[in-house]
Amino acid sequence: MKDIDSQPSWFMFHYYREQSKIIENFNGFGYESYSVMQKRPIQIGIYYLVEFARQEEQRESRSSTVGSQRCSRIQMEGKVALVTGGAQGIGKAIVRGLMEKGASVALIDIAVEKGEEYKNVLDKEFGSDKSLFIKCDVTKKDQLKDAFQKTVERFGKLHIVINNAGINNEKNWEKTINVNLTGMIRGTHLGLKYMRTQNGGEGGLILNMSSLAGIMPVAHQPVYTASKFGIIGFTRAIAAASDVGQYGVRINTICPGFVNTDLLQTIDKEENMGEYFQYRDNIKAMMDQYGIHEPTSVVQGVIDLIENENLNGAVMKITVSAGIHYEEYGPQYQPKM
Ligand SMILES: NC(=O)c1ccc[n+]([C@@H]2O[C@H](COP(=O)([O-])OP(=O)(O)OC[C@H]3O[C@@H](n4cnc5c(N)ncnc54)[C@H](O)[C@@H]3O)[C@@H](O)[C@H]2O)c1
Ligand SMILES: CCCCC[C@H](O)/C=C/C=C\C=C\C=C\[C@@H](O)[C@@H](O)CCCC(=O)O
Repeated sequence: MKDIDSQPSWFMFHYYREQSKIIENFNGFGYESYSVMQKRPIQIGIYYLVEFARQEEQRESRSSTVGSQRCSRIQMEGKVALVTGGAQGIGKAIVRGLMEKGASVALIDIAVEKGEEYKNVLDKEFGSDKSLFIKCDVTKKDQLKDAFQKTVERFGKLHIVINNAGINNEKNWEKTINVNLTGMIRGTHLGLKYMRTQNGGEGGLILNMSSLAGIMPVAHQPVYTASKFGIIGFTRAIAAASDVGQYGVRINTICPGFVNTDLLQTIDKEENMGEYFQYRDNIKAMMDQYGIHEPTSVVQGVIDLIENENLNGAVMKITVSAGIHYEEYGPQYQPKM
């Protein structure tokens, strides 16, 4: 490696952090690293102090806004939401969670029977004027455009969009990209069309459903992984654009770990997994290792992001081990304006 003095600071921090791990477990291995550390104890201290202070500052600023009295929390009563893939699974749980908070909800889905059944249940619990089911395939731009238009015609405004619809299909991988990524991008653009204050909208929140597979590549779901990484990149970028452009719309991603829905069943289907079907036990082993949530565990994260106006662009993670927390990005990885 060329002289590390000429490396950028972020590199040197991570280099020394890795070196220090070798020192901590020093057992005669890594002698050359030990000698490096001996030569540069001051630089190590400086980088650790700078980075630790920065991360502490980030944690404090986020914790001081999430859940505390000081952060401004919007009320959901009277708000209007649209949820894609709302007929089952995580989307179905989100629909109920929003309605229990007083929002009116349009649930859009290709699963007509499930959607209509769920609408009947919601009517009995919340009244027939509080929800709307629209048959819609998010990969068909005219259907998606029509669903947003019908929602605004029915409820007058739009404040919350949850781009949740998603599939797992490594065999028909173009379909996975069309549903998970292209459908989400269209849903975000349509949400901004109706919600941007410059367009006469009342602002609000767009929430795009990624996954921990959008942070940790999953070997046996490369296209699913690509779609979920794309959701995070797109959302962080357009959230920054919303800031700069003063759209009045916050845009976030949620990255759950494994959640107990029909999606998990696709692991056992060759028509979904294709060449990766042979590795299905590897994914099952991950589920055993990391645990599986119920869909309701995602709802609190959604509500936190809706009610807290200080988190535009944040990437929320929801895991069995750590619950709700946020992905940390170093200064060099902040959106470039
Ligand atoms: N289940 C998990 O382990 C998990 C973990 C992290 C993220 N996610 C993500 O959560 C989201 C919801 O997944 P889920 O687990 O609830 O799956 P699910 O299969 O139970 O529900 C997905 C819903 O989306 C609908 N849908 C699929 N294609 C559609 C299309 N073209 N147009 C409209 N609706 C469509 C389905 O009909 C279904 O109602 C997905 O984006 C998924 O990637 C799931
Ligand atoms: C058949 C498709 C199912 C896909 C479901 C889902 O979208 C994919 C999840 C992929 C990986 C999940 C990993 C979960 C890890 C966490 O539980 C966590 O413990 C790892 C540490 C991450 C962190 O907290 O930063």
